[in-house]
Amino acid sequence: MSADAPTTTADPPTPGGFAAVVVAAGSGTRLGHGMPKALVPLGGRPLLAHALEGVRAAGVAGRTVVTVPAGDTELSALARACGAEPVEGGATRAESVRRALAVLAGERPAGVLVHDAARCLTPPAVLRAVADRVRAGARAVVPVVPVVDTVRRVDDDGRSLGTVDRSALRAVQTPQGFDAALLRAVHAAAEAAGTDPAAITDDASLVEAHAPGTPVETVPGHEHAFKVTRPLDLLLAQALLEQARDRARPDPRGALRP
Ligand SMILES: Nc1ccn([C@@H]2O[C@H](COP(=O)(O)OP(=O)(O)OP(=O)(O)O)[C@@H](O)[C@H]2O)c(=O)n1
Ligand SMILES: C[C@](O)(CO)[C@H](O)COP(=O)(O)O
Repeated sequence: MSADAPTTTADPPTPGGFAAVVVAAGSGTRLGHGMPKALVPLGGRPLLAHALEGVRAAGVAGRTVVTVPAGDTELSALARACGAEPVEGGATRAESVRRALAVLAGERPAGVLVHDAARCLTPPAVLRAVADRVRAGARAVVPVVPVVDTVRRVDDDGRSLGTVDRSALRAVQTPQGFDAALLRAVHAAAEAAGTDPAAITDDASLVEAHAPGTPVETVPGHEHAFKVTRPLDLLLAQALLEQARDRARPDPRGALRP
């Protein structure tokens, strides 16, 4: 399926401005729950429900397309119940994004936000900050956070090659925001170039590879926008959710907890 379907000026503008692509077709191998990661419960609801709630709360996306694993019915039903459009994802994240972009062919959104369902607790303010930057004219925007560990390069045998200066390094989160035509074009270019989709770890890297000279801008990410990848991440997400629920619960004396 090509992400490069033509869009004409006769196509209607997307209601709500942006289109959101929420990729949720991964298997969750590293989490090890024996079910697609987006279905794994967090505080009694699947990860995908939390992610879509964040998108809805941000209030920037008129259309939301969700990639789901092949053969899935449960995540599709959940996506529909949340007002989103499910589409079968691909074998890799990049192929999933392409399939979602194909659903949006013919749309002229103000921008496209590509978001990981696995970053299910991303604050809506991060989505808005990315969208605002695209609205202000940026063509590619990524939220980033500082790298907190000392980083060391090693060779194939694990021998140390030295410490990397981390002051200029940032860890990349989602949502990543794009001019829609640019995003379609760089995915199409990667496909045409025969780039291994498994080697494409995010969408902004395609801009650097296939639209050289186009700046990729950054905005501050958030520590709550971490990706639920391994079991420890799920524990952290559960703790954050419980903390948020405790804070929202009125205490017996009638005052809100600090
Ligand atoms: N074929 C794929 C692979 C990943 N994703 C989505 O891309 C995001 C980032 O992927 P990751 O967290 O690495 O998820 P998994 O691929 O499920 O993880 P694992 O490698 O542990 O199986 C996730 O929201 C995931 O659902 C997707 O839509 N389609
Ligand atoms: C897109 C991403 O979440 C940005 O940090 C990340 O690159 C996804 O990588 P994964 O290996 O597919 O989890």
